[in-house]
Amino acid sequence: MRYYSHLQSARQIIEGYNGKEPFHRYIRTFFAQHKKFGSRDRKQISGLCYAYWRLGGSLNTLSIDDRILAGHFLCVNPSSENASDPVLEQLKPEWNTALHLSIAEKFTSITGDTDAWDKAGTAIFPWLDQLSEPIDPKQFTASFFIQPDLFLRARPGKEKQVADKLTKAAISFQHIPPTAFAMPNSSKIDEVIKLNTEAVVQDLSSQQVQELIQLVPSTPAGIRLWDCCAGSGGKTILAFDTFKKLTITVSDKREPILVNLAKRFNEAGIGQYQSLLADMAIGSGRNPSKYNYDLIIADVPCSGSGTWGRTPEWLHFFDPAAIDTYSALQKKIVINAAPHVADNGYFLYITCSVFRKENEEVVEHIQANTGLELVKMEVLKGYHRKADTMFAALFKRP
Ligand SMILES: C[S@@+](CC[C@H](N)C(=O)[O-])C[C@H]1O[C@@H](n2cnc3c(N)ncnc32)[C@H](O)[C@@H]1O
Repeated sequence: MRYYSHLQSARQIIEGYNGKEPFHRYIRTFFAQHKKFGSRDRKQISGLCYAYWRLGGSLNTLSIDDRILAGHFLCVNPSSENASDPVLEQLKPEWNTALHLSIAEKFTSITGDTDAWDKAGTAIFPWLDQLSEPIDPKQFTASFFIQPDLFLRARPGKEKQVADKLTKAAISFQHIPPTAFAMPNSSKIDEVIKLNTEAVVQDLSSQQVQELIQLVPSTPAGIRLWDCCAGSGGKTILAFDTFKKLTITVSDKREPILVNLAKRFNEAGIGQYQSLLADMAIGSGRNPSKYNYDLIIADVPCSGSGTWGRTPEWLHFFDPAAIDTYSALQKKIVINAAPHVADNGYFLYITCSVFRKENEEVVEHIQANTGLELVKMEVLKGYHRKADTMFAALFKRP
């Protein structure tokens, strides 16, 4: 009975959501307004909703209840063959005995069609033909049925401290040397780790951007860095942890995010930096210096499609016209930022998008219009390791 009522609540929430705000915020408000749900109920109901979003447009001939349960069935990934799931045991016993099957076999048991999984790709993610080339469409689509992990990056010299604290708090984790720690997404780390001081929350692929930053040679005078879409400063902290000597300028279009950045930098031990409000789409704002930076990081606004394993509601609500809008904005930003790269300086372009138009196409635009030369570009695939997928390209001014 309890599980049926969870299913009903999940249906009510899904039907009331219109994609205008992030789903995690919507469901939080819903639970705040409906106090009858305890924390276990909330977790269960929210899990059912997310399982439904993970289907995208697939299995759309089923009723909404059956789609919620099908999404749940596809997401349950038991370690043993005779595992049982309480929700399915009660509401779909025929799927409960098939939990150990592969995703393709599960699609067949749901539909009776042996080709159902092969046909499901574009229903789940309708824009597979627009992916950056190195991305494997099949693996990428399958990854939507797996909740990504939470990742920490230990600050320099804090690896042991972080591992010890996680162990003491009985949080199960995997250390991915040298500095990454993976753990279930629901892990409560705020009271265990001094965030930003001992470790930063940073996706594994985002941490991997450091490999490109390390290609930038340090100079005796120190690297002059400008993070021109700084957000809350994650990439600057990564650069700060990479170079011995750094002069930092950060800018963003939004003032509140720079306030947030200031708090984070304080916790991260970054005391001296210049912070500017600048809309890079209309020029470089108040930042007058030209040819001045040894490294400019442009971690640009984007579709975020490489992170939709965490926000699968986008599979339902994304307007593909946004790809062109983002691509045009990204091209403006890079054209306005690039002239500030010093001779022999570097430019690092980053997105968390999987779309060619936001990735390779912008790289071609930079090559054609800025005089910068491509050093290395990489799709940082996260879909096979419970992480986000990102794109990074490093350029040099010859
Ligand atoms: C992907 S986020 C940056 C994340 C950040 N680098 C980090 O690692 O924490 C992109 C940022 O670009 C900013 N932004 C969006 N449009 C912009 C514009 N026209 N000019 C400058 N910044 C912009 C957004 O406010 C957002 O903070």
